[in-house]
Amino acid sequence: MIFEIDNVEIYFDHKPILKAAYVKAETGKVTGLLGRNGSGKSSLLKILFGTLKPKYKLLRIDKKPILKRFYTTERVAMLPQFPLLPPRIKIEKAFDIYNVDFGDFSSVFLEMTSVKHQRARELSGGQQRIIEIYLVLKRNVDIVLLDEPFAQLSPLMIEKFSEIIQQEKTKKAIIITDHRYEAILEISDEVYLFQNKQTLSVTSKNDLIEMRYLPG
Ligand SMILES: Nc1ncnc2c1ncn2[C@@H]1O[C@H](COP(=O)(O)OP(=O)(O)OP(=O)(O)O)[C@@H](O)[C@H]1O
Repeated sequence: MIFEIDNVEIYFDHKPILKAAYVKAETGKVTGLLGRNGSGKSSLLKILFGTLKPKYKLLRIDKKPILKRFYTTERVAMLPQFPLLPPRIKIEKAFDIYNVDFGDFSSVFLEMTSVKHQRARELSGGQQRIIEIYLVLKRNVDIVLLDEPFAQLSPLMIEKFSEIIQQEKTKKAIIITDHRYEAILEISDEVYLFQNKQTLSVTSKNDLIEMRYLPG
């Protein structure tokens, strides 16, 4: 399945943020988004998900336009930058709602076996984020959007999630944005740099230096 979001144009208070941005994602591939703070990465993910209305965009799946808000199709899951779990929800209930198996989770995250009967607010910020990323990644959808999943994670957790991302991409398309550019370059099959309100395809760290995203 090929997902394309094309001609994305959005303004906030008459100020252009994106003009003619384009991103492609594909089943079996991870698409990485890089860009400076405020370059429009989260906005593009929200536009794709359907919770932010741009001036213009065209979303296509296998070349066919999708006109309704994408999240209403239940084919997409998104991890936003803000916390996803309601503070009072019991962790086992969250797994039920997402239709994800807690046993599989605790066999990978052994140190979190005991959280099953706790409420989200009783866990650390990082522990909540681990559960949120896992639930969104494992959800039975065609495409997963991850907005800064690594921000609160220790290096070991980033490594674990990189492996889970590689497993999950065999069944779905994954779009990920994060400021840990080395992790993004490593796990992504395709990378776009958000710059000058556009999206540019990049393949290496050298491209990022040439495009002045990284210091030379
Ligand atoms: N609801 C909003 N109202 C006004 N301006 C907004 C709104 N949402 C985003 N913006 C502006 O749009 C620009 C792009 O924001 P966005 O969150 O998409 O960037 P980003 O690339 O994800 O940044 P970061 O890496 O810092 O998370 C920023 O200048 C931001 O201030």
